[in-house]
Amino acid sequence: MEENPQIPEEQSTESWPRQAWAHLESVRAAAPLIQCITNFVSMDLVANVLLSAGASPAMIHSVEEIPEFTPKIHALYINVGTLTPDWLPAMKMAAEVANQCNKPWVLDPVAAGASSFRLRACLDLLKLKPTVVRGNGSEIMALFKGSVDQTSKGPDSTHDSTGDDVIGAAKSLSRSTGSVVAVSGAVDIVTDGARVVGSANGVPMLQKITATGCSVTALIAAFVAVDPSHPLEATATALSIFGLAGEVGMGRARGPGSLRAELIDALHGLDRDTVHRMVKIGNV
Ligand SMILES: Nc1ncnc2c1ncn2[C@@H]1O[C@H](COP(=O)(O)OP(=O)(O)OP(=O)(O)O)[C@@H](O)[C@H]1O
Ligand SMILES: Cc1ncsc1CCO
Ligand SMILES: [Mg+2]
Repeated sequence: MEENPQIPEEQSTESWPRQAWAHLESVRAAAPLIQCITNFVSMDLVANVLLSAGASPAMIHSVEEIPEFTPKIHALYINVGTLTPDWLPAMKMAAEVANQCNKPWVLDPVAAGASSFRLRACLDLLKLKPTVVRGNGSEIMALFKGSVDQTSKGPDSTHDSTGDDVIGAAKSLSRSTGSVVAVSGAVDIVTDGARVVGSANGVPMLQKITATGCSVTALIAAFVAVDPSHPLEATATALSIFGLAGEVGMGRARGPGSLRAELIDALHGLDRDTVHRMVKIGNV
């Protein structure tokens, strides 16, 4: 992979569309290798979203392979969506190897509040210092509270990402873990504990396609892979580019099934002019 592009701090609030294009171009140019330990439902969409963005996905999750393979990756993605006890050692081992090798890694805490087993696993993974955690409002609230959510709807959210309680929880979780925390929703929120930015791209029908959340977290891993020293910026631009692909795809779709295909096509075809005109990221 080429040297990482160094995007100056002072650009960070002025030119989000330019940063988004720079990150997408870097992913296309560098084709970062993203190791994905993700749920069975999401594997196909995650791999296709990464490929259409220009990254190289590898669904490699056995403890026999991690010590040899993980040192070669550019970023690691861990998603607990269909977690069973036999998967956890591989997730922890991969996160530890990524840390030892200074590779960024990103956590998707699917349905974190659904059960005590899942919550404990997510909290244990958080202790391994993910670069970024991306969940929906309910998942981030469950991690912040550290308690099972009695009203959990599993992988779906019952919380708005822009509520004061959710933004406060995301900031606090970021400060206590050192991870950038992102909350998806109508406006995606990204915080490093001090700054809070929002991405307003996206269409509501993305929620009607399973694993779009899983896929945008994988895209975050690809963007962080090419700009590891700016995880907040890479996370915000990944969320925005994915949402923008949803907007472009929606113009050609007839429902969730065709949107799934159009989203992949739109991400593959996004051009500089569209990104510069349509990326909507700002301070919250
Ligand atoms: N109301 C909305 N309007 C526009 N875009 C939305 C809305 N809600 C979610 N999105 C977008 O849909 C995508 C998936 O986010 P969502 O919050 O549904 O993730 P999730 O619940 O983790 O999904 P999953 O677990 O099924 O993968 C993100 O790109 C997000 O920005
Ligand atoms: C539906 C579903 N159940 C566990 S993981 C998953 C994919 C969306 O998160
Ligand atoms: Mg999810």
